Amino acid sequence: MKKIRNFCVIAHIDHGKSTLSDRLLEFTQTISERNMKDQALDDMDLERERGITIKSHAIQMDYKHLDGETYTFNMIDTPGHVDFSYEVSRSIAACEGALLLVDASQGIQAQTISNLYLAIEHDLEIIPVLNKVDMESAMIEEVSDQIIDLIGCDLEDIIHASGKTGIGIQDIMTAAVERIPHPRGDEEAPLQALIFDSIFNQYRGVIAYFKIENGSMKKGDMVRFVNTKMDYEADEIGVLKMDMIPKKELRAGDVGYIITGIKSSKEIKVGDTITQVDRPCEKAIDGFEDVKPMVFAGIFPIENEDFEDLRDSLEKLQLNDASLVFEPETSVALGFGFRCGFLGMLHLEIIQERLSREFEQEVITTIPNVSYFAYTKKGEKMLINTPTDLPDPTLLDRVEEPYISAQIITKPEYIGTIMTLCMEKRGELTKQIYLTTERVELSFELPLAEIVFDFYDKLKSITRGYASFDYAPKDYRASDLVKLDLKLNGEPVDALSSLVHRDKAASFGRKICSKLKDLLPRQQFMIAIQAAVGAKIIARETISALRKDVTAKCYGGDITRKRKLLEKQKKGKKKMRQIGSVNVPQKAFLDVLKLD
Ligand SMILES: Nc1nc2c(ncn2[C@@H]2O[C@H](COP(=O)(O)OP(=O)(O)OP(=O)(O)O)[C@@H](O)[C@H]2O)c(=O)[nH]1
Repeated sequence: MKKIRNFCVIAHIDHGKSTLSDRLLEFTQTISERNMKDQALDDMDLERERGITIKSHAIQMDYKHLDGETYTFNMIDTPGHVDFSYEVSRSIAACEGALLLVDASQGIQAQTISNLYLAIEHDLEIIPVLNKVDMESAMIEEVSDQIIDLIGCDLEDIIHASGKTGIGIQDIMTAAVERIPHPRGDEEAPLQALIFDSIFNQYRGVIAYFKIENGSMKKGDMVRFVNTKMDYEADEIGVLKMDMIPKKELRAGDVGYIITGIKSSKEIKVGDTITQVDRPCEKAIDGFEDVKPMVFAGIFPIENEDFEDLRDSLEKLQLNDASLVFEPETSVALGFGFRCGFLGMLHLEIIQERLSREFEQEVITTIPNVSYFAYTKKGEKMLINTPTDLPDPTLLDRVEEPYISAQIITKPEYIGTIMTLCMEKRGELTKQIYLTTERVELSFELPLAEIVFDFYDKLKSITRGYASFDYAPKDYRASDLVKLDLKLNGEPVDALSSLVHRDKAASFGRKICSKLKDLLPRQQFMIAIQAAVGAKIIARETISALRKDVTAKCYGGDITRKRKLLEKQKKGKKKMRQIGSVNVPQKAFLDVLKLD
């Protein structure tokens, strides 16, 4: 155990975690030069395409230290985006130390601070790393001062590194050995292993990743999952290198995986404790805090008959994404589906993408909203996760909406534009602190509903990227909210209804109608798009009729070409949903919110 070091790599988004992790993997020859590719740990196509880490990735490396001794490092690369911070918090539970990376050209940003706090809460040893020092725009002294101020370390504690040129890799290795404490479990005690992640494998069933706090686990042991109270045989256990490497035994301090032949995702829960059946531990390890979804949206299959398959896919996806929550719901327009909770819009987008890529489930996502509390005149309090649940206005006393406190770190020249944006979003400035002459931290209180959709994108564009943003839930406050309904040819589409502030209903309604006008294909009849509050129509657009003959342009006798075009058209239809008489493309449901 004295030769084990468990640590995670944490940072603000794009500060270079994945690139630096690549260098560490190379240095320890965990991955051969031949197999090396950029962002080696980001194994999802989606991560590589977008250049962001979505999942935490655990990997074991063997490192021969300068003193000749070999150490085992279990390193976890974590995502930087705020929507995936639940991944970070779970990874931290499997570690004794954290490399805190700060981009030398960007300095401390909002998620640097929030991820650092997560690590401090769990008593991890923090190793500050000033990264990307090769860049011309690196501000070594200034950012070092920021780091010293933030974590109260000495200048000598900060390691200078570059994932690009490889500077500092040896220093990081040395610091990991010398500064991060080894795990402190009791190998002789009854087994206690914390499940921090899991994944569904088509051939092998559920694979759970764990860290052993106490005791040991052998292949073939009968193990018990404490919370679900289920017993299984440990068919295979092992460690996580670039592939899974089976082992006969794992001991306290080790990070590894277990395969028990569980096929149903319901039988396993991230945060559960594994123990031995003949010698159970007295109590479970404290699991993780329940995730608090920020945004809710309905997810519906394009074809109603795919409902059960969709449930199965969501359950499997949930194994690998513990921050996804869902329950069945029905919509008049879309039939049976699920109301899902997400940590933010990027999370929602990623789930939709993963359902399509990993499970071949094409789905329709309804207009996302946050959850509200409605109080009736009779004094009842109701949680409203979908606009259709809102009681009739005549029965309503008031509606309360969630507020967040937000931190924005930026350059002083952008204070004005950021203030304007936040006011527009019904926000209130609560604090303004100069961290240095060049960096200012603004604190706002804002309604969550105003920031979930396009706030982050707008903030980035008005500050040319020089602003970082982080938020945490604050409280619920009474607000003048109305239900905005959308109608296609007079037919209300519940999936497109939303709750909005009364002052914004008209402009929001107009924007949605005009956006839908662009997104809906012309059909053989006229389509009226209307937005209404109660019986009052507040916006309207019309799409004129069109007879669309896709084969018109292939005159002549090329029948195969004609057939291909017709098939293509049929496929296009599959991604459409019929609402009343109108075909609505899948994309329209999400894109309707991308209001410029
Ligand atoms: N010059 C320079 N560029 C770097 C260095 N490390 C990373 N980059 C670049 O910075 C960008 C972000 O790097 P990533 O390693 O993907 O960042 P990340 O922190 O893993 O990003 P997320 O996991 O999505 O939060 C990429 O374009 C890298 O090529 C470095 O040391 N020097």
